[in-house]
Amino acid sequence: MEEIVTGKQMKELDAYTIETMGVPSLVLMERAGLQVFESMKKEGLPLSKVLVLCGSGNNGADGVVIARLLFLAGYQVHVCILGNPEHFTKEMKTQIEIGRNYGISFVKTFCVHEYTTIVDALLGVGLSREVSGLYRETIEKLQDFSGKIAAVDIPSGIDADTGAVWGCAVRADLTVTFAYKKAGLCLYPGAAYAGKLLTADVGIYHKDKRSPELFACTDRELKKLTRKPDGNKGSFGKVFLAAGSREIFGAAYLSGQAALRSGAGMLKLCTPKENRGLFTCFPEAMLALYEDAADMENLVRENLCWADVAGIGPGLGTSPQAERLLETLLKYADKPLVIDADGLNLLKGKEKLLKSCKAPVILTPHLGEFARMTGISVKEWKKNPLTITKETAKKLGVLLVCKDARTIISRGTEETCINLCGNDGMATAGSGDVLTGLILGLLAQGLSPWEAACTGVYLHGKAGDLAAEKKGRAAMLAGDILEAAGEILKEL
Ligand SMILES: NC(=O)C1=CN([C@@H]2O[C@H](COP(=O)(O)OP(=O)(O)OC[C@H]3O[C@@H](n4cnc5c(N)ncnc54)[C@H](OP(=O)(O)O)[C@@H]3O)[C@@H](O)[C@H]2O)[C@@H](O)CC1
Ligand SMILES: [K+]
Repeated sequence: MEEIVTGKQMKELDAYTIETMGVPSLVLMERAGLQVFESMKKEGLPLSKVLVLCGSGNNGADGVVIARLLFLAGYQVHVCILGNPEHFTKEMKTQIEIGRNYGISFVKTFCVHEYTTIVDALLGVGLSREVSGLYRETIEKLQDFSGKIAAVDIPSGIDADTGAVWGCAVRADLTVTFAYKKAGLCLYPGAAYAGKLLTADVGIYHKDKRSPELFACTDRELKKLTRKPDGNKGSFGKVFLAAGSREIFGAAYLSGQAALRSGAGMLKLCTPKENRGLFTCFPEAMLALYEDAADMENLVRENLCWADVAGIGPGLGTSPQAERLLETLLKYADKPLVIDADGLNLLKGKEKLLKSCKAPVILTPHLGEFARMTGISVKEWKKNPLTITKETAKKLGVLLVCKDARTIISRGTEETCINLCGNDGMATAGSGDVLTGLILGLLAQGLSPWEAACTGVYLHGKAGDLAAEKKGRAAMLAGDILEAAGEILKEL
């Protein structure tokens, strides 16, 4: 996993490295500047004439280091420092003095069109208020700039914790962030303002590494998924999935396929009897068919005895039978239960039943479903996704997967997972059904609900990226994500 930090946590880590470990602040800064300089070259930014815009804090001081390194490498570079000299940090004063000794050009005014690349070192994690005055004017001038912009640590104007824009912000082509990704670079709109995001090691260190509060999954989590050579279809887990309705068949198909593709041993689909004929194209699935007057209690209890994990929702509809299925599952489930789609729509008003469920419950709403379920609007969620997801998970006593461009996963504890892969091509019918199936498949193979949710979302995102590579973001279908998930697992 990859740790993600807030601005405050980053400042604490900086301070620990400097004060407790004894690494001079200027050493960290030199490494930071060098990393940006090297990344700008490696990423092919046009460096024939560079303007470095610096603020009064240490982000600005990093900028002066970058200007010196560019100058020493023979590039034409100008430095423009904004901000009150009385507020310059001591590192900033030192860097200006060093820069002057080297003979770097400091300019007071500039015309953006003269430059091929601009380095944004105005504001870093120390941004503390709405951007106004000269900072704002300068950032607004960059809107007409046709060259490339490299942001130091974080695009100026972006809140390091929430990704919100403080009045205005720099739109970068490249952001080189130090030591850890900042939460504001992972959440939108900050993620969009960052452009290509690189994380650079500058030597930040903490002796007593605690488990991260916010993290993203990486391939390392996927590589932990192993098959036992002596396993059998029973030991790889049995999935019971209530999905599909008279009108909808595809969702059950996609979700069920995904459960098997992610490695579950057996799948039983619980669906209306009328669908029997449709499932002839899915011979791997067993069927538990029900009719209008079915004895849901017996059906559910019998299958819960058989299964290792249960899911409900994809294409389920909101008929009285569907509602009874959900209620009965909540009443009797003693194994992990994943609720998605119509299952979530039917949850409204059943909070008590949900709370009394003996099984660990995973809810996978997209933001529309989340809003219907909780009464919290999409707009409100987007303002504070980490806290709202955590608080809702805690309140409902569930593990919550809030699906969005950056899916957030929380079980109400201090620990939150944010997913950094995937793309807008995944906003396509059936994509969520595939995710439900993947999580079910991983649960069936023995992953804990937390591991299955975080890893499942990551696998889904990776599969989406592979599908986009093959088919294009507009043309890709949920079925392509499903296929790609299998390929990703094969490669690993
Ligand atoms: N040694 C280290 O610790 C390392 C730190 N590193 C680097 O330091 C950065 C953090 O530096 P930092 O803490 O000095 O904060 P920074 O982001 O420069 O901003 C503070 C300044 O901005 C000002 N200001 C704030 N809001 C404003 C606004 N809206 N509009 C206008 N001004 C505003 C505020 O002014 P004041 O409030 O004093 O008027 C203050 O002067 C970090 O992102 C990384 O790049 C790396 O080199 C690695 C080693
Ligand atoms: K910056």
